[in-house]
Amino acid sequence: MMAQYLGVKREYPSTLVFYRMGDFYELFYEDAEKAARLLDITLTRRGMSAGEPVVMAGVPFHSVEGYLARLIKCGESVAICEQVGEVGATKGPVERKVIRVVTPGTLTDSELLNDKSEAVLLAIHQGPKHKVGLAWLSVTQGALQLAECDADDLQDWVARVLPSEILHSTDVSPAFAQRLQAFRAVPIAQRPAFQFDAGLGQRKLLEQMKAASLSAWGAEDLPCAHAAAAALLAYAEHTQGRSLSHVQQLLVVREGERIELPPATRRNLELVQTLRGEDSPTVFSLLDTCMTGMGSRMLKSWLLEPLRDRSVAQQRLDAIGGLREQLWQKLRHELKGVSDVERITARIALRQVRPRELVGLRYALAKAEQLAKQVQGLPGLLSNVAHDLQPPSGCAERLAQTLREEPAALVRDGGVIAAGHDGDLDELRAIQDNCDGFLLDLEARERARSGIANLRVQYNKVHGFYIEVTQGQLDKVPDDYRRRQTLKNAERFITPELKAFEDKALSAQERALAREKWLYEQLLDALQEHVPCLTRLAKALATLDALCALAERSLTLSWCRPQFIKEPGIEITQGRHPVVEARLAETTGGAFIPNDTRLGPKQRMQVITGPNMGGKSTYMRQVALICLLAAMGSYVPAQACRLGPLDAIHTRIGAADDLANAQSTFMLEMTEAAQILHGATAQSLVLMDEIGRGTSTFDGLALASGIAAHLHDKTQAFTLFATHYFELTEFPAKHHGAVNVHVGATESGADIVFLHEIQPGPASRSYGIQVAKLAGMPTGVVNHARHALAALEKHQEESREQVDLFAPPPAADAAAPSRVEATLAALDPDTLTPRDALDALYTLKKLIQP
Ligand SMILES: Nc1ncnc2c1ncn2[C@@H]1O[C@H](COP(=O)(O)OP(=O)(O)OP(=O)(O)O)[C@@H](O)[C@H]1O
Repeated sequence: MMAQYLGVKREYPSTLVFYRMGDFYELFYEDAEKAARLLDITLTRRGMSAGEPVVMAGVPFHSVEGYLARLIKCGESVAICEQVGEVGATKGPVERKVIRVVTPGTLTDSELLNDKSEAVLLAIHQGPKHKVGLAWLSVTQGALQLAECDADDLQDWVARVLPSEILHSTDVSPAFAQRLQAFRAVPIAQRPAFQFDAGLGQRKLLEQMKAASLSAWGAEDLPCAHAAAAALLAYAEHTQGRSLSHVQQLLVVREGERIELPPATRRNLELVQTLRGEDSPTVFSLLDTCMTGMGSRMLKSWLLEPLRDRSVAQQRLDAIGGLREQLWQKLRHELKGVSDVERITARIALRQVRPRELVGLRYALAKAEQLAKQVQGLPGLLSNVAHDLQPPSGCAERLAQTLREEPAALVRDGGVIAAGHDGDLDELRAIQDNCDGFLLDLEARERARSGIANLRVQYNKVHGFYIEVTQGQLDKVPDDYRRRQTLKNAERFITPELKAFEDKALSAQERALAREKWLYEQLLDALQEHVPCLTRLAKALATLDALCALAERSLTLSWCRPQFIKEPGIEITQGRHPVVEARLAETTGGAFIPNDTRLGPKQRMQVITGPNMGGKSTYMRQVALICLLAAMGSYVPAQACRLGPLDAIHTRIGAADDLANAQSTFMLEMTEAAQILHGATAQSLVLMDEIGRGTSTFDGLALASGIAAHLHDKTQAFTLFATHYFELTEFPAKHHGAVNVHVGATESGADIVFLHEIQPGPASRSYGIQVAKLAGMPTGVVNHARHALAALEKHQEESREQVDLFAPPPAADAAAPSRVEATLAALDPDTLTPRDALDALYTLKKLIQP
């Protein structure tokens, strides 16, 4: 057996092997030690192999899911090795095979997946000339995506895809390996270089899509992405132990299609995670009132991947507008409790689906049909939804006919197939059911025949059926009784009639189980043809759920419909920060103070000043969130809103040390700011919060003014620039596209009252000391600070020199011409003979040689 185990393990050296032995999955040697550490299970030593005791640890097979979930969370992969042969069919151990490999990026078990997010597998291929090919897939979603990007943009792409597992070739350049280091928090699987082959990838994609050309998807000229897809598909198939017939959607993601939300923006706007890494309160947790996991996942993808082309958002807004009027409540009621058709469909295709999931699917199909009727006749997006909600014909009927109302959890336990579906099965079951009657009858007959009143006919697992006679009655036993077992007070016998019955009953049970398995396989075969239709239906359910959730949110939270305009600009009337508003209502019951925002071609920048805690960050974030919500096709927290086109939302807010990447707070601040200055365009929205505060006052002020000038003059992005540097309030005087605004605050005695209102003009002063007092700073410190502040202000008044912070730097000195340039300048090609020209060329060449 150990030889068999080691043979399996050799094929899965870096994967934990769960080796099935009876009711347990056993792990051996290093695997056992690792699992014992990670799962806190007992390590034992048993027997000897090659002169050493065998170190092992095991988990019971019926609770394997819980253990798998914990291992996957730790980034481990597990190969499940099952008994596949018949017991006793061959000499030695039963034949075993790895039937699938569970890895973080290829999960399909509903118990292991979070219903609000996908497990995504991403393959990265290093191509020539700084190019990178990407291919990613969520096995349960059945959609394959391809992209190619510049190596410098890889980090942004990975942040966007949010993979649960990354594949790359074992053969990458050292510089590329260094880049991949940035993703070390994600489980990584290295695959042999030959699997990353563009030709192979293209063939595999064609096969997968069952097409002769990839042009229908615009996916034909992407060799680097094809190479990544080759490895991706090979790995995904390897883990599932079969081909992925349900993966039939292909999507090419191109730079410039989506509104860019760099990792810093997702983080700072707390879209799906708070700055502390929690799931709530975030924009998504506020938005997501979906009734199904499918809806939640769809909504999340809308939020994180808004498109620049606003027609899709417009369609969603139209649909929400229609649903708000009447239907949303009814539809949500129907959607409640609908099974995860998307995941069930993938599991049908992978033949992993469980009987109860199929019963769930049957109910979901009935619900889908009802929903389709209700949505029928509505225009736009909802008419597509109604169309796709039509269940595949015959599918629900087939499920109802084949499966019991409440089937057993696993097919191997039997009790899955409905009565009346299959004559043979019914017959075999009847034999089992009649068993009790037959035995009672036999017992009565034997008692009468032998005259033994306390004779009993019984059954146990080890000895099968027998007739038990107590010691005192043994002389009455008929001749045809054969002794089976002797006990202290009784003897157990078998008769030819009972033996014949035993053979029939036991084989009937076995045959019924086999028949059920076979019938279940038949059902799975029949369901395969419905997979594409079920995939569409799942998407339609998810879309409807997400739209209804947005309709509900818009009404509950009093949001308005945004309007898209062609001209560049952001006009928001009485905008609010949705998450801060909700939190205020929950905690203090306080009202959120709404604010207006006007940005357009003539006024592209707001320089925002005001006290700490005044609401600057909240205001800036609310503008970004309103733009983002509108772009995803949701209503927005405002009274009215008109938005021009947008290509990106960049943010530079707060600062957290990135110790893991050895970057100081200031370095990180400058790196992020530099990325924004390079990346932003006149159609981007940029939030800059207190840039420069990570260094000395002069350095910081000088840098902040340089950055503001660049954004204003060169980039011309819509910019919200919050700052504590008062000097920057002079910026708008010389830059006509900028205005000063401030958050209002008033003093009441020595205390400060925040108005949270954006008012025109610069703040009159800062209130740092009052805020510190509010924070509970000891009175001595506050008094000291007041005194020091007065002295500093006096000193500054006296020595203030006029410095023009915004004067452009002098042009760099023009460099003197080099010798080559001087010589070249002196040449007149029109007067040169060919011979002179050749000489001149030699002379020039000599000049550049050291
Ligand atoms: N418009 C508003 N209405 C009501 N409360 C608000 C509003 N804006 C902000 N607040 C409250 O004030 C708190 C502080 O806001 P915020 O963090 O935006 O201040 P800030 O000016 O950016 O401060 P700092 O400069 O210290 O970062 C928020 O957590 C919120 O509770």
